[in-house]
Amino acid sequence: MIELRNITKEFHTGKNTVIKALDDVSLTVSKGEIYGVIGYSGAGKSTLVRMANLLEVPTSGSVIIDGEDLVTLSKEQLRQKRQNIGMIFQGFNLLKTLTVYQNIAIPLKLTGVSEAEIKVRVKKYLDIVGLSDKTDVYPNQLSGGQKQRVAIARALSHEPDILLSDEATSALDPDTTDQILALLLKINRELGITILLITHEMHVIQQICDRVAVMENGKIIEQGLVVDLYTDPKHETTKRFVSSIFPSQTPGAIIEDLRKDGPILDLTFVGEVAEKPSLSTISNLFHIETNILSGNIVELKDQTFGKLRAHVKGNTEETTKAIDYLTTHGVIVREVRSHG
Ligand SMILES: Nc1ncnc2c1ncn2[C@@H]1O[C@H](COP(=O)(O)OP(=O)(O)OP(=O)(O)O)[C@@H](O)[C@H]1O
Repeated sequence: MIELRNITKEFHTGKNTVIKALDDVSLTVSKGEIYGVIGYSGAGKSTLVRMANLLEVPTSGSVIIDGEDLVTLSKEQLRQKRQNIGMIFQGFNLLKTLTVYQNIAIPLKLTGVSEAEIKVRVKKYLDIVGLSDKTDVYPNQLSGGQKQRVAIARALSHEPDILLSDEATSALDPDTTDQILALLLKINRELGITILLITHEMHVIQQICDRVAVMENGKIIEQGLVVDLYTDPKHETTKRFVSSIFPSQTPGAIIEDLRKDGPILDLTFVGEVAEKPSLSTISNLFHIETNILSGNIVELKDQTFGKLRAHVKGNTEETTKAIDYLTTHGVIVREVRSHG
Protein backbone atom coordinates (compact mmCIF):
# COMPACT_ATOMS: atom_id res chain seq x y z
CA MET A 1 0.00 0.00 0.00
CA ILE A 2 2.83 2.39 0.94
CA GLU A 3 6.19 1.61 -0.53
CA LEU A 4 9.18 3.83 0.00
CA ARG A 5 11.88 2.55 -2.30
CA ASN A 6 15.53 3.54 -1.94
CA ILE A 7 14.72 7.01 -0.66
CA THR A 8 17.54 9.46 -0.12
CA LYS A 9 16.88 13.00 1.06
CA GLU A 10 19.54 15.66 1.24
CA PHE A 11 19.06 19.13 2.65
CA HIS A 12 21.46 21.83 1.50
CA THR A 13 21.84 24.17 4.44
CA GLY A 14 24.84 26.23 3.43
CA LYS A 15 27.09 26.64 0.44
CA ASN A 16 28.89 23.40 1.07
CA THR A 17 26.78 21.84 3.80
CA VAL A 18 24.64 18.87 2.93
CA ILE A 19 22.61 16.98 5.51
CA LYS A 20 21.59 13.48 4.48
CA ALA A 21 18.31 13.14 6.41
CA LEU A 22 17.45 9.85 4.68
CA ASP A 23 20.04 7.52 3.28
CA ASP A 24 18.72 4.84 0.91
CA VAL A 25 15.68 3.96 3.01
CA SER A 26 13.22 1.29 1.86
CA LEU A 27 10.04 0.40 3.71
CA THR A 28 6.76 -1.27 2.80
CA VAL A 29 3.53 -0.86 4.74
CA SER A 30 0.81 -3.40 3.93
CA LYS A 31 -2.87 -2.59 3.66
CA GLY A 32 -4.60 -2.58 7.05
CA GLU A 33 -1.53 -2.59 9.26
CA ILE A 34 -0.19 -0.11 11.76
CA TYR A 35 3.48 0.45 11.04
CA GLY A 36 5.62 2.35 13.51
CA VAL A 37 8.95 4.06 12.93
CA ILE A 38 10.98 4.75 16.05
CA GLY A 39 14.25 6.58 16.52
CA TYR A 40 15.95 9.24 18.59
CA SER A 41 15.83 12.93 17.72
CA GLY A 42 17.39 13.68 14.35
CA ALA A 43 17.18 10.09 13.10
CA GLY A 44 15.12 11.15 10.08
CA LYS A 45 11.63 10.03 11.17
CA SER A 46 9.76 13.23 10.30
CA THR A 47 11.44 13.43 6.94
CA LEU A 48 10.47 9.82 6.32
CA VAL A 49 6.78 10.14 7.20
CA ARG A 50 6.51 13.36 5.19
CA MET A 51 7.74 11.41 2.17
CA ALA A 52 4.61 9.26 2.19
CA ASN A 53 2.47 12.18 0.99
CA LEU A 54 5.34 14.02 -0.66
CA LEU A 55 5.39 16.92 1.80
CA GLU A 56 9.11 16.24 1.38
CA VAL A 57 10.28 15.41 -2.12
CA PRO A 58 13.03 12.77 -2.22
CA THR A 59 16.41 13.61 -3.71
CA SER A 60 16.25 10.13 -5.21
CA GLY A 61 13.99 7.10 -4.87
CA SER A 62 10.31 6.31 -5.34
CA VAL A 63 7.24 6.87 -3.17
CA ILE A 64 4.71 4.33 -4.36
CA ILE A 65 1.16 4.53 -3.03
CA ASP A 66 -1.22 1.88 -4.34
CA GLY A 67 1.08 1.19 -7.25
CA GLU A 68 1.56 4.83 -8.31
CA ASP A 69 4.84 6.70 -7.86
CA LEU A 70 3.94 10.08 -6.35
CA VAL A 71 7.17 11.58 -7.65
CA THR A 72 5.96 11.19 -11.24
CA LEU A 73 2.51 12.77 -10.72
CA SER A 74 1.44 16.23 -11.92
CA LYS A 75 0.42 18.82 -9.28
CA GLU A 76 -3.25 18.11 -9.88
CA GLN A 77 -2.80 14.34 -9.76
CA LEU A 78 -0.83 14.70 -6.52
CA ARG A 79 -3.55 16.89 -5.02
CA GLN A 80 -6.11 14.19 -5.85
CA LYS A 81 -3.93 11.43 -4.47
CA ARG A 82 -3.36 13.33 -1.22
CA GLN A 83 -7.11 13.24 -0.55
CA ASN A 84 -6.54 9.59 0.18
CA ILE A 85 -3.76 10.23 2.71
CA GLY A 86 -4.69 11.92 5.98
CA MET A 87 -2.11 13.30 8.37
CA ILE A 88 -1.99 14.28 12.03
CA PHE A 89 0.76 16.19 13.82
CA GLN A 90 2.25 16.68 17.27
CA GLY A 91 1.04 20.31 17.31
CA PHE A 92 -2.49 19.47 16.05
CA ASN A 93 -2.43 22.27 13.40
CA LEU A 94 -5.91 23.57 14.17
CA LEU A 95 -6.88 27.13 13.25
CA LYS A 96 -7.53 29.02 16.49
CA THR A 97 -10.00 31.46 14.99
CA LEU A 98 -12.28 28.72 13.68
CA THR A 99 -14.70 26.52 15.61
CA VAL A 100 -14.31 22.76 15.70
CA TYR A 101 -16.99 22.50 13.00
CA GLN A 102 -15.24 25.03 10.77
CA ASN A 103 -11.82 23.43 11.27
CA ILE A 104 -13.22 20.24 9.77
CA ALA A 105 -15.66 21.77 7.30
CA ILE A 106 -13.45 24.34 5.56
CA PRO A 107 -10.84 21.92 4.17
CA LEU A 108 -13.74 19.76 2.93
CA LYS A 109 -15.31 22.77 1.23
CA LEU A 110 -12.00 23.57 -0.46
CA THR A 111 -11.99 20.11 -2.02
CA GLY A 112 -15.50 20.59 -3.42
CA VAL A 113 -17.58 18.57 -0.95
CA SER A 114 -21.22 19.82 -0.81
CA GLU A 115 -22.61 21.62 2.28
CA ALA A 116 -25.05 18.77 2.94
CA GLU A 117 -22.29 16.15 2.76
CA ILE A 118 -20.01 18.31 4.94
CA LYS A 119 -22.67 18.36 7.68
CA VAL A 120 -22.98 14.57 7.53
CA ARG A 121 -19.25 14.01 7.64
CA VAL A 122 -18.50 16.47 10.45
CA LYS A 123 -21.15 14.82 12.60
CA LYS A 124 -20.05 11.30 11.71
CA TYR A 125 -16.37 11.84 12.45
CA LEU A 126 -16.88 13.94 15.59
CA ASP A 127 -19.03 11.04 16.84
CA ILE A 128 -16.26 8.57 16.06
CA VAL A 129 -13.66 10.59 18.00
CA GLY A 130 -16.13 11.17 20.87
CA LEU A 131 -16.53 14.94 20.54
CA SER A 132 -20.03 15.42 19.15
CA ASP A 133 -20.75 17.96 21.91
CA LYS A 134 -17.86 20.25 20.92
CA THR A 135 -19.00 21.32 17.44
CA ASP A 136 -19.17 25.03 18.19
CA VAL A 137 -16.26 25.55 20.56
CA TYR A 138 -12.88 27.02 19.65
CA PRO A 139 -9.61 25.07 19.93
CA ASN A 140 -8.38 27.08 22.93
CA GLN A 141 -11.39 25.77 24.89
CA LEU A 142 -10.19 22.19 24.37
CA SER A 143 -7.58 20.03 26.12
CA GLY A 144 -4.60 18.70 24.15
CA GLY A 145 -6.22 15.29 23.78
CA GLN A 146 -9.45 16.87 22.53
CA LYS A 147 -7.52 19.00 20.03
CA GLN A 148 -5.85 15.87 18.69
CA ARG A 149 -9.28 14.22 18.40
CA VAL A 150 -10.50 17.15 16.31
CA ALA A 151 -7.41 16.85 14.13
CA ILE A 152 -8.11 13.12 13.72
CA ALA A 153 -11.76 13.84 12.82
CA ARG A 154 -10.57 16.41 10.28
CA ALA A 155 -8.18 13.89 8.72
CA LEU A 156 -10.87 11.17 8.65
CA SER A 157 -13.49 13.48 7.14
CA HIS A 158 -11.69 13.18 3.79
CA GLU A 159 -12.27 9.43 4.06
CA PRO A 160 -8.66 8.43 3.43
CA ASP A 161 -7.30 4.89 3.19
CA ILE A 162 -4.05 5.95 4.82
CA LEU A 163 -3.34 7.98 7.95
CA LEU A 164 0.14 9.38 8.64
CA SER A 165 0.92 10.29 12.21
CA ASP A 166 3.86 12.60 12.96
CA GLU A 167 4.48 12.20 16.73
CA ALA A 168 0.73 12.66 17.34
CA THR A 169 0.94 11.79 21.03
CA SER A 170 4.28 13.39 21.92
CA ALA A 171 2.70 16.53 23.40
CA LEU A 172 0.21 14.59 25.52
CA ASP A 173 0.33 13.19 29.05
CA PRO A 174 0.49 9.39 29.48
CA ASP A 175 -3.26 8.84 30.07
CA THR A 176 -4.28 11.02 27.14
CA THR A 177 -1.64 9.31 25.02
CA ASP A 178 -3.24 5.95 25.78
CA GLN A 179 -6.69 7.30 24.86
CA ILE A 180 -5.45 8.64 21.53
CA LEU A 181 -3.63 5.36 20.82
CA ALA A 182 -6.85 3.46 21.56
CA LEU A 183 -8.64 5.75 19.12
CA LEU A 184 -6.04 5.11 16.41
CA LEU A 185 -6.44 1.38 16.96
CA LYS A 186 -10.23 1.71 16.67
CA ILE A 187 -9.88 3.69 13.44
CA ASN A 188 -7.55 1.04 12.06
CA ARG A 189 -9.81 -1.86 13.03
CA GLU A 190 -13.24 -0.39 12.33
CA LEU A 191 -12.53 1.81 9.32
CA GLY A 192 -9.72 -0.35 7.90
CA ILE A 193 -7.35 2.61 7.67
CA THR A 194 -3.66 1.81 7.22
CA ILE A 195 -1.49 3.83 9.63
CA LEU A 196 2.15 4.85 9.33
CA LEU A 197 3.31 6.57 12.49
CA ILE A 198 6.55 7.94 13.83
CA THR A 199 7.44 8.18 17.50
CA HIS A 200 10.36 8.26 19.88
CA GLU A 201 8.44 6.25 22.49
CA MET A 202 8.55 2.45 22.64
CA HIS A 203 5.26 2.56 24.51
CA VAL A 204 3.49 3.76 21.34
CA ILE A 205 4.99 0.96 19.26
CA GLN A 206 4.11 -1.58 21.91
CA GLN A 207 0.47 -0.54 22.26
CA ILE A 208 -0.72 -0.42 18.68
CA CYS A 209 1.86 -1.34 16.04
CA ASP A 210 2.06 -4.57 14.06
CA ARG A 211 5.49 -3.90 12.61
CA VAL A 212 8.24 -1.45 13.43
CA ALA A 213 11.34 0.04 11.85
CA VAL A 214 14.14 1.49 13.97
CA MET A 215 15.94 4.50 12.47
CA GLU A 216 19.34 6.00 13.15
CA ASN A 217 21.34 8.55 11.13
CA GLY A 218 18.90 8.51 8.23
CA LYS A 219 18.91 4.72 7.89
CA ILE A 220 16.62 1.90 8.95
CA ILE A 221 18.84 -0.22 11.14
CA GLU A 222 16.31 -2.92 12.00
CA GLN A 223 12.73 -3.73 11.09
CA GLY A 224 10.22 -6.50 11.65
CA LEU A 225 7.28 -7.65 13.74
CA VAL A 226 7.05 -5.81 17.04
CA VAL A 227 7.12 -9.07 18.97
CA ASP A 228 10.33 -10.16 17.21
CA LEU A 229 12.06 -6.89 17.99
CA TYR A 230 11.09 -7.23 21.62
CA THR A 231 12.21 -10.82 21.97
CA ASP A 232 15.38 -10.64 19.92
CA PRO A 233 16.61 -7.08 19.28
CA LYS A 234 19.77 -7.19 17.18
CA HIS A 235 21.07 -3.63 16.96
CA GLU A 236 22.41 -1.76 20.02
CA THR A 237 19.90 1.08 19.54
CA THR A 238 17.00 -1.37 19.33
CA LYS A 239 18.25 -2.98 22.52
CA ARG A 240 18.21 0.42 24.20
CA PHE A 241 14.63 1.05 23.13
CA VAL A 242 13.53 -2.37 24.33
CA SER A 243 15.34 -2.00 27.65
CA SER A 244 13.52 1.32 28.17
CA ILE A 245 10.48 -0.87 28.83
CA PHE A 246 12.49 -3.08 31.21
CA PRO A 247 14.64 -0.52 32.98
CA SER A 248 15.76 -2.39 36.06
CA GLN A 249 19.22 -3.69 35.29
CA THR A 250 21.53 -5.47 37.67
CA PRO A 251 24.83 -3.80 38.57
CA GLY A 252 27.83 -5.65 37.07
CA ALA A 253 29.49 -6.27 40.43
CA ILE A 254 26.36 -7.99 41.78
CA ILE A 255 26.16 -10.18 38.67
CA GLU A 256 29.77 -11.24 39.12
CA ASP A 257 29.15 -12.04 42.77
CA LEU A 258 25.94 -14.02 42.23
CA ARG A 259 27.34 -16.01 39.34
CA LYS A 260 29.73 -17.74 41.75
CA ASP A 261 26.68 -19.66 43.07
CA GLY A 262 24.94 -20.36 39.78
CA PRO A 263 23.91 -18.76 36.50
CA ILE A 264 21.89 -15.60 36.05
CA LEU A 265 19.30 -16.13 33.34
CA ASP A 266 17.29 -13.69 31.27
CA LEU A 267 14.02 -15.42 30.49
CA THR A 268 11.78 -14.11 27.74
CA PHE A 269 8.17 -15.23 27.54
CA VAL A 270 5.77 -14.56 24.69
CA GLY A 271 2.04 -15.27 24.57
CA GLU A 272 0.52 -17.92 26.84
CA VAL A 273 3.96 -18.87 28.17
CA ALA A 274 4.10 -15.48 29.91
CA GLU A 275 1.08 -16.44 31.97
CA LYS A 276 2.53 -19.73 33.25
CA PRO A 277 4.46 -20.00 36.54
CA SER A 278 7.58 -21.38 34.85
CA LEU A 279 10.01 -20.45 37.61
CA SER A 280 8.09 -22.10 40.42
CA THR A 281 7.65 -25.15 38.18
CA ILE A 282 11.40 -25.60 37.68
CA SER A 283 12.00 -25.05 41.41
CA ASN A 284 9.58 -27.90 42.13
CA LEU A 285 10.83 -30.27 39.43
CA PHE A 286 14.56 -29.89 39.94
CA HIS A 287 16.93 -29.47 42.88
CA ILE A 288 17.46 -25.78 42.35
CA GLU A 289 16.53 -22.51 43.99
CA THR A 290 15.45 -19.52 41.95
CA ASN A 291 15.58 -15.89 42.94
CA ILE A 292 14.00 -13.19 40.76
CA LEU A 293 16.27 -10.15 40.31
CA SER A 294 13.98 -8.12 38.07
CA GLY A 295 11.07 -8.59 35.75
CA ASN A 296 8.09 -7.16 33.97
CA ILE A 297 5.20 -8.22 31.78
CA VAL A 298 3.88 -5.90 29.08
CA GLU A 299 0.94 -6.11 26.72
CA LEU A 300 1.87 -5.86 23.07
CA LYS A 301 -0.93 -5.21 20.58
CA ASP A 302 -2.05 -8.83 20.32
CA GLN A 303 0.23 -10.62 22.73
CA THR A 304 1.64 -10.69 26.20
CA PHE A 305 5.39 -10.36 26.49
CA GLY A 306 7.41 -10.80 29.65
CA LYS A 307 11.01 -10.71 30.81
CA LEU A 308 12.46 -12.05 34.02
CA ARG A 309 15.99 -12.00 35.26
CA ALA A 310 16.57 -14.79 37.74
CA HIS A 311 19.47 -16.23 39.68
CA VAL A 312 19.46 -20.03 39.70
CA LYS A 313 21.30 -21.89 42.44
CA GLY A 314 21.97 -25.61 42.10
CA ASN A 315 24.51 -28.06 40.70
CA THR A 316 25.35 -27.94 37.01
CA GLU A 317 23.36 -31.03 36.13
CA GLU A 318 20.14 -29.83 37.77
CA THR A 319 20.56 -26.31 36.39
CA THR A 320 21.06 -27.66 32.87
CA LYS A 321 17.91 -29.78 33.20
CA ALA A 322 15.95 -26.74 34.37
CA ILE A 323 17.19 -24.66 31.43
CA ASP A 324 16.29 -27.48 29.01
CA TYR A 325 12.84 -27.68 30.57
CA LEU A 326 12.27 -23.94 30.12
CA THR A 327 13.53 -23.99 26.53
CA THR A 328 11.29 -26.91 25.54
CA HIS A 329 8.34 -25.09 27.10
CA GLY A 330 8.74 -22.02 24.90
CA VAL A 331 10.82 -19.78 27.16
CA ILE A 332 13.74 -18.02 25.49
CA VAL A 333 16.70 -18.39 27.85
CA ARG A 334 19.86 -16.33 27.74
CA GLU A 335 22.59 -16.51 30.34
CA VAL A 336 23.82 -13.16 31.61
CA ARG A 337 27.58 -13.34 31.72
CA SER A 338 28.64 -9.86 32.74
CA HIS A 339 27.41 -6.28 32.96
CA GLY A 340 23.82 -5.46 32.11
N1 LIG B 1 14.14 21.43 6.19
C1 LIG B 1 15.31 21.03 6.64
N2 LIG B 1 16.43 21.69 6.35
C2 LIG B 1 17.64 21.27 6.78
N3 LIG B 1 17.83 20.17 7.54
C3 LIG B 1 16.75 19.46 7.88
C4 LIG B 1 15.43 19.84 7.45
N4 LIG B 1 14.55 18.94 7.94
C5 LIG B 1 15.27 18.03 8.64
N5 LIG B 1 16.59 18.36 8.59
C6 LIG B 1 17.68 17.59 9.23
O1 LIG B 1 17.55 16.24 8.84
C7 LIG B 1 17.84 15.37 9.93
C8 LIG B 1 16.63 14.50 10.24
O2 LIG B 1 15.59 15.32 10.74
P1 LIG B 1 14.15 14.78 11.11
O3 LIG B 1 13.34 15.94 11.61
O4 LIG B 1 13.63 13.99 9.98
O5 LIG B 1 14.49 13.79 12.32
P2 LIG B 1 13.54 13.20 13.44
O6 LIG B 1 13.99 11.81 13.67
O7 LIG B 1 12.12 13.41 13.05
O8 LIG B 1 13.91 14.08 14.68
P3 LIG B 1 12.95 14.86 15.72
O9 LIG B 1 12.27 13.78 16.50
O10 LIG B 1 13.90 15.67 16.54
O11 LIG B 1 12.03 15.70 14.88
C9 LIG B 1 18.24 16.27 11.09
O12 LIG B 1 19.64 16.38 11.08
C10 LIG B 1 17.60 17.59 10.74
O13 LIG B 1 18.31 18.67 11.29
